[in-house]
Amino acid sequence: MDKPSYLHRSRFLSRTKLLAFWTLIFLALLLFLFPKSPPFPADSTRRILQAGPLWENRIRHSANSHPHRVLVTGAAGFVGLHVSLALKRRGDGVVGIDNFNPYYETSLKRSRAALLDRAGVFVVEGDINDGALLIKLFELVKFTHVMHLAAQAGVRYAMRNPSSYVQSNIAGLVSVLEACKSANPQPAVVWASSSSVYGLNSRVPFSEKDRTDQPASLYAATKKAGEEIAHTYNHIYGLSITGLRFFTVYGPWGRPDMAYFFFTKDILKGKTIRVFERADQKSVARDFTYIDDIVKGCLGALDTAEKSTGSGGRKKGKAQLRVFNLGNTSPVTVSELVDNLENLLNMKANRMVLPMPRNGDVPFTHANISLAQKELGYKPTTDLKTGLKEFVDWYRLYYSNSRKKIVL
Ligand SMILES: O=C(O)[C@H]1O[C@H](OP(=O)(O)OP(=O)(O)OC[C@H]2O[C@@H](n3ccc(=O)[nH]c3=O)[C@H](O)[C@@H]2O)[C@H](O)[C@@H](O)[C@H]1O
Repeated sequence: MDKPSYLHRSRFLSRTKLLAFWTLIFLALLLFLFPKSPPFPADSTRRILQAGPLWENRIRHSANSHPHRVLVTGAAGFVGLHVSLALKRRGDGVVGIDNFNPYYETSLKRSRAALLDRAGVFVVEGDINDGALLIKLFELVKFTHVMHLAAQAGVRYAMRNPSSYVQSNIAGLVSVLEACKSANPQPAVVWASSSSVYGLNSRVPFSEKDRTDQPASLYAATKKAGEEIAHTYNHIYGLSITGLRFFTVYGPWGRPDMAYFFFTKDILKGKTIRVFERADQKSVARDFTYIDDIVKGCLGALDTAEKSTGSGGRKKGKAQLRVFNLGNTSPVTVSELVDNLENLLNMKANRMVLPMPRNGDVPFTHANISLAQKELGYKPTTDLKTGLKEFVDWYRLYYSNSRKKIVL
């Protein structure tokens, strides 16, 4: 027998209600699990909203209206500090940006930023991957140059934290170049590549003409990728780009993850240091380059950089694309480095000689600098002994005053 029609209707209604109820639950769950993402990273939204006119004024004031207005990324880093100070000292407008990441002691980065602050350089705390923040900085200041020094450094750490290299050295570089290509006017870009791109090459000294397709570490591979990315942005958007291949830079305010730095610390503490040797039992060697020489090379690159040809994301003509070695041209073995430190510290090191581990190291580096000499007027003048003395003097002062603020 057929059921009455009102029964059909009420069953239909209760099914509809049930369906509506579960749909609502489902939607609520979706919203809970996948909240709508903001148009740019939440951090940057917060930063820009919190920033306000005082923050904007500090940025404008730091850049000032000098003919050169330079954005220095990684300004609280080792090379970033020295380059920013040198630019400011000679009268350029400088704004820094740094994310103060904890790869090594952040207190050292904070001390560097404090030093910059006293010199009149404002360091924005932010990430180069934060596109909205970069756009904001370019709105506030018409930068003529970007000195891109922010990076994930260190060849051995790449095995422990590979993604940090991709994040900083590839994604970060693209983020910076994106901001530069969209800026109007486009700035000229000078950025830090690395001697490590020569990888396992055996012909020395390393020349810019040599192959760079056999990197020994992920760090080196990301720097090599950076050089290719630079080519692309130069080709498509008319950005003027200069890459600088730094050779094991050392000196005061240096990086605690580098051998000369932690050897000093460990020798003073009486701890054993590991000195790597090659398969042929020779000590590994580096073309150690003093920071003041590197700074001169950076400024030379900036001063000879031609203007970008594009504007607002459009190429208007061919632009300059360069790469230079910035080394010292006189490699020193690691055991000689340790001899020098022993003399300067007046202490014997407890050396443990070990075969070089296969974790990204290369047996030697040696720069041919004739191109930089010719084009940038680059001429390193500091030998390892002299430079290490400057470092050791700074080290003693800094760590004996570690709780106080000191000046260079
Ligand atoms: O030119 C670069 O582009 C790179 O330079 C730097 O790398 P490297 O030249 O490898 O410097 P660094 O680690 O100080 O080792 C120095 C020497 O000590 C040896 N070394 C190292 C550690 C150890 O425990 N024992 C040892 O003998 C080691 O075998 C090596 O021979 C930067 O860190 C890097 O970020 C990048 O900028």
